[in-house]
Amino acid sequence: MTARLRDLIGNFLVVEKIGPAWLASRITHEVATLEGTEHMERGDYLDRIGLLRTSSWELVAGMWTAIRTLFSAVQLLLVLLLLGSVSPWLLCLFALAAVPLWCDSRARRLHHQAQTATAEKFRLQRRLFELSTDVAASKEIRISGATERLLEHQNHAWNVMVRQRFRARLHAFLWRLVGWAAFTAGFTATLAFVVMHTTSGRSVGDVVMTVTLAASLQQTVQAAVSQLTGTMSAGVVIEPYLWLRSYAETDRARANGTLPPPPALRDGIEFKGVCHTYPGTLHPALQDVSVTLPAGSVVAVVGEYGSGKSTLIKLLGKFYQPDSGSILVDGTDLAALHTDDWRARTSAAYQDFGRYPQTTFAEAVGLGDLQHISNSARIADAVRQADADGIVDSLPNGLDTSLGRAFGGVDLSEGQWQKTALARASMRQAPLLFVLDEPTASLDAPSEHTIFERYMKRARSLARSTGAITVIVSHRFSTVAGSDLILVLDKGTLVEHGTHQDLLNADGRYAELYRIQTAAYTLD
Ligand SMILES: Nc1ncnc2c1ncn2[C@@H]1O[C@H](COP(=O)(O)OP(=O)(O)OP(=O)(O)O)[C@@H](O)[C@H]1O
Repeated sequence: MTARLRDLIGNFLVVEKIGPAWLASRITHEVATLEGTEHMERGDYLDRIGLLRTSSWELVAGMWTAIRTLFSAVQLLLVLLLLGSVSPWLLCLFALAAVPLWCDSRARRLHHQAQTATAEKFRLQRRLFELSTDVAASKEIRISGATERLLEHQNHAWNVMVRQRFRARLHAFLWRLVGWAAFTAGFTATLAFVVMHTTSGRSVGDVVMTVTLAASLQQTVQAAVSQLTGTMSAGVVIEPYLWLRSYAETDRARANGTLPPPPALRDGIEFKGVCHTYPGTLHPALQDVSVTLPAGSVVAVVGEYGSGKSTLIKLLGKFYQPDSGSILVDGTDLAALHTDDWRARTSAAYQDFGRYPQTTFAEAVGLGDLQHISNSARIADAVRQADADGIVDSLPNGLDTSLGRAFGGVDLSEGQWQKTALARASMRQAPLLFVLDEPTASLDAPSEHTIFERYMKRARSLARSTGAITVIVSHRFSTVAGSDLILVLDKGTLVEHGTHQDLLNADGRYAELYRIQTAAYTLD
């Protein structure tokens, strides 16, 4: 009864309820609060985090088994004391436990190697599964008839993973079998030898006690070894967990500055020979970029796909550090500024904006400035800025409408989600940096026009109050023509910069791209 109660409490409370919930929140905390985003974009890091997430319960189970191992150790000690009192030779039986332990360590290593080697395949098949069940992607998949092909990919990834893991499990099983067989054979032989040599002349009672205790020893050793190996299995998960913790610590120690950002920008933000290459890639995403974004200006960043526009934005948000060169904010290195404080003075609408489920429309906007998440006047103002009043009017409960159909709320169209993200980015009233990364990619032409006019006005008003710099990333040259400064990126290099007129006069890359776009629109 005690054992059952222990298992009930242990398994339910420790292994299922408290443990994983605690661990999952620790993992989420570490993953989501790091300054950088490298760990969310690198395959080998994602493998570790994936392994950790899927097997986090093993870590907790390992802790629970560790407690049981402790009990078994006490039990073992008692049996050994009793056996030692009959004959010290009988203590040799205990040494045999080393054999299955050693074999088990080999088995675990095989298991761990297979888990790590197949982590990418596991991630791939899960991603393909998510893709097939995602409503946005599934339309395209159905039209193109790619379901079967995706399934094939998914099955292939799954089969490769399962085969490799099964092979490792089989080898691990054989190692364990050999270990226990050797233990049992050695145990029986030693016991027979010891009983024959140490009990001659003793009473039948002594012999019975020795055999009974030895059998009990075998059971206790077996339980202790199994529990010990169970505890050690948690090491498979402990490794990525410890990696995550040490990665988080290094990241925090490296990246977090201490200085507060200035109350208002006086000179601006200067890029000084900034280079950045993503880890694991050969070509720099940004190369020797040197330019000053004057305080109070509207800066447009243009360039073809993959030219480095988003990378420049990521560096401004401190999601990555430049490999060399520096970014100076009114003469102070951005790296030296306290990251949270700097971000608190930044507003941004990214092209890959978030869609927060189970929030009301008001909350989805208010999240842009947590201190004012319940401030309806401010939310209404942000909604107006983003030209999203029409969306609110069309929702059944206005600002209080729950969003996300998958969670019982109302779903929005792509453009409506984008306007929500824009409204969120308009919540902060005194940013030093205002980033609009492809802010109108999902919007129709009239909305785009209205929004740009409003954001230009907002940029000018922010410029007057805090000297804020508004950075707009866009593929549409017509929308950036009114900017004070246009940066033209090509394969990570800043090839030109100046005003629209300067760049047209220079008749370089910008003028060429501008002419191509204008001709395309004229044709339309
Ligand atoms: N997380 C990453 N890991 C490795 N390489 C990356 C990563 N993000 C971007 N890159 C590479 O860096 C280069 C610049 O990418 P970036 O996203 O900055 O370009 P972009 O101009 O913003 O492109 P787009 O217009 O398509 O958004 C590209 O070659 C891209 O493949």
